[in-house]
Amino acid sequence: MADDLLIRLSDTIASRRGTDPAASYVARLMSIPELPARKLGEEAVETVIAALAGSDEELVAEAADLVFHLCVLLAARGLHVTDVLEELSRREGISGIAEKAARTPA
Ligand SMILES: N=c1c2ncn([C@@H]3O[C@H](COP(=O)(O)OP(=O)(O)OP(=O)(O)O)[C@@H](O)[C@H]3O)c2ncn1[C@@H]1O[C@H](COP(=O)(O)O)[C@@H](O)[C@H]1O
Repeated sequence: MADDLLIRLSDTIASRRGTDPAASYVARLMSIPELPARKLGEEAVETVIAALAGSDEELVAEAADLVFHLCVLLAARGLHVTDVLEELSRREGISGIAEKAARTPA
């Protein structure tokens, strides 16, 4: 299942914390405090470019990079993708339009 894969990936990422940056790309990203956020920003831009001008294959590849780097950013803060999944679960079934209307004064 896709959810299981994301959880496994996030577990692997968390396990890389404090390990040898020469042996792990994730450890290298987490060894420099601002790097996960910088990389996520780069991947977001590359995803937008692929969405506007790339093939479906390029968009899927960039989106995968984006999700991976988001998981790394969360792990660098001691968070896990399950924290995000729980928040999405809390929102399940609540329309964005209804939610916005509820917090916007008429
Ligand atoms: N899913 C991924 C994954 N997706 C993308 N990437 C890497 O993310 C990088 C993407 O960066 P760019 O597109 O900017 O390419 P780049 O020019 O090579 O990167 P930079 O030199 O600019 O940093 C590439 O090096 C990819 O290999 C990933 N690296 C690791 N994983 C997973 O993370 C696990 C742990 O990885 P390690 O910590 O390296 O063992 C792996 O087993 C995989 O499951």
